[in-house]
Amino acid sequence: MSHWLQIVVATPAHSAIAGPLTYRSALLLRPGTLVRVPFGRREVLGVVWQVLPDSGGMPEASIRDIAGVLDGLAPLSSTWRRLVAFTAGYYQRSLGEVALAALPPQLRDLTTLQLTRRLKRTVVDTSHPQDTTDLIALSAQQACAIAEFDAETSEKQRPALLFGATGSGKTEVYLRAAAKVLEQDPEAQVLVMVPEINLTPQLQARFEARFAHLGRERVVPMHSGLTPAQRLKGWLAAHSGQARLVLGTRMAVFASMPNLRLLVVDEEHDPSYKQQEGARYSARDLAVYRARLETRDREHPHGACRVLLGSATPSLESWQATIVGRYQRLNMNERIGASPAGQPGGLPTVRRVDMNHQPKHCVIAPPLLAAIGERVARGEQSMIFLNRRGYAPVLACHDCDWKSDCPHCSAYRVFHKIDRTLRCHHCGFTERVPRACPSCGNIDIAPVGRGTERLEEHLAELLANVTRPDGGPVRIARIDADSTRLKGSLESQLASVHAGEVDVLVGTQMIAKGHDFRHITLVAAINTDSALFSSDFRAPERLFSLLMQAAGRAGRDAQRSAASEMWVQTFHPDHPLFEALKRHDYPDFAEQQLAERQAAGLSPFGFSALIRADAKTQEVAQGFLNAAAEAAQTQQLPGHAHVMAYPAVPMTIQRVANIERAQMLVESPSRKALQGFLAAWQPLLFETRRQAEFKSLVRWAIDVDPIAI
Ligand SMILES: Nc1ncnc2c1ncn2[C@@H]1O[C@H](COP(=O)(O)OP(=O)(O)OP(=O)(O)O)[C@@H](O)[C@H]1O
Ligand SMILES: [Zn+2]
Repeated sequence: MSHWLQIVVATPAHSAIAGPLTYRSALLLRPGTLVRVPFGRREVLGVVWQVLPDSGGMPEASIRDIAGVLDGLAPLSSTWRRLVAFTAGYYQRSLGEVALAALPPQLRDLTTLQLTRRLKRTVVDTSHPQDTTDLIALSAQQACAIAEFDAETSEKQRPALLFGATGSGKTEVYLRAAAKVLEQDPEAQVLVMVPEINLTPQLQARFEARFAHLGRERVVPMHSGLTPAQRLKGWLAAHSGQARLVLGTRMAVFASMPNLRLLVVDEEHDPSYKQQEGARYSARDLAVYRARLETRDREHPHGACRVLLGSATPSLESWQATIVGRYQRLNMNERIGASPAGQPGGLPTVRRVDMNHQPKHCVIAPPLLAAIGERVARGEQSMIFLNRRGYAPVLACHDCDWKSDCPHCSAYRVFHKIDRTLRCHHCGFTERVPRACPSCGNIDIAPVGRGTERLEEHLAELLANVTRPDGGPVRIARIDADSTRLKGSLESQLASVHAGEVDVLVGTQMIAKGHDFRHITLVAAINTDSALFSSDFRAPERLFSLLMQAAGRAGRDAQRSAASEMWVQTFHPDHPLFEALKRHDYPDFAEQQLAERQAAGLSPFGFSALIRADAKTQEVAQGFLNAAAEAAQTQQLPGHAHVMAYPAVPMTIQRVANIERAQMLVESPSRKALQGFLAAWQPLLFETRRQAEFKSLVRWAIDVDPIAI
């Protein structure tokens, strides 16, 4: 007997095939079963989506048979399928693309036999009861946060936002919440997400140590830094229920976990939770959605699943949700060990340096330099933060005004002194630095501005006369994307900071977030003003959180927190953003920002999407967007009365690798109206794309809830 199945396979992003395909099978398979099916001339991995009552009117002879079943694997749950279907619908991508991208790549390549062999390698359970004596005693605020989180369990199951100052011990709260769930039910699973796992090797070690008693390989990592084999192994462990805790980056939100009971999203405000290509999903938003699906799943009932978001500087979306009561807010405003005598909450004193009153062209103001010198002499560490890598952002000729632009992008190439190259940070185009100005021959071409590489060099000169307590010279180190290119180099550089082998650490945002540095007592941000006047309405939010996070690296050891400082160099010391920073007053900052956004109808009070188009010329890129918008207007798409589509404009970096880029902003006060409009608009965008005049269009994509405009 034949059964007719709808099966989802990976389809090229913009092909005509968007939905599942129909196949025949001799066996009746359950939805969620992984299969191999013929697709064109290849055989590919597919997921059974639905069982059909009949061949649906298609000539039966035209329907192909499935090639095989991955029968060692349990079917993917209905919650998982619903999450994937929601993601595809909400972010306007095809089901096949989202479903298959959510599975480990190696699963696509393995034969059924290879897979069976993998599955046979079982893990020996070496669990023994946990020795609770070595657990640290919770602070009063931690205990209170946990009690409130638990108290919610009985009622509405709202998502919770742990609003905890830097160093207030949020990780311990996550650990306790996870431990409780895992103890109460021997099958329960927990998913913990972090923005960039490579930045926090510390965290993985802490989770592994805490749950070692559950047995070997019960805590598994899930992120793009793993080998394909490691990824498959972790995925299988989660899917089979063997892994009790998955610690991963945004991709882990799609982990198949049949008994998921708790999702934790650490640093929930972090932009890296938003995927920037393919389906541009927000893993934080999907985590909240998934918890709701898991709780309500009738096919796989396993009790409530909660979500715990955490941050010292929550996204304004999550913060607003706590104000209106959609989310539960848990407060921890004090650092571990904060003494009432010190700064409020044990946080560092913020010092603003008015650069209008400093010597002209000085990079580090004299009082800041003196303060760093004193710290070095006392054997303490300082950290200087500059969000720009390389030696100088541009090389210029002062005679003829030549600048090191990238021939392929509308951007300057950055000067890297270490290998004497000019590198484009957008397209990667790299050349040796010319001996003389390529335009007029002047040999006096000079770097303009400053990146971390130059700052490091400059600091060595400025601090040449400072000595450490042992009489030795100051030790300066730099951590950024350039210094950590080699595998393992970030880990070893961080280890040397932790070991106290560095006196002054220079770096980009890589060092500002998440690290539990114990010996840093001074943090300085030397050049942040440009973000104050950005055209992107989220720039102040990003700057504020980055500075709060950076400040959070100073004085984490309670013994030294009283004398810890955060310095900010600025030409606008009275800006309200810095006033709020000085008081470590996130709620006040959020209030200012939310008031502005409400007045302007911006997120979280309004909803938006960007349609991006790339082409050989701006004319075609913009023309395509405008034509598609016109078609939408003419056809009066659902929701159009509540949707505003602005004219197409060039993107801020207009040209990258010789491709012109344009975008169109679409806004609506109603999420539902925007969703309805976008769904109806998609076919029109495909249709417009096929018109002869837009033949040279390279690609287009929709970004729903964009995080940068
Ligand atoms: N109850 C406690 N008693 C003693 N030390 C604690 C306690 N809870 C946490 N700590 C320690 O306090 C330090 C800060 O904790 P943690 O790294 O979790 O802070 P955080 O809130 O995540 O901060 P950030 O937002 O800056 O990452 C860690 O070294 C942690 O081991
Ligand atoms: Zn370039």
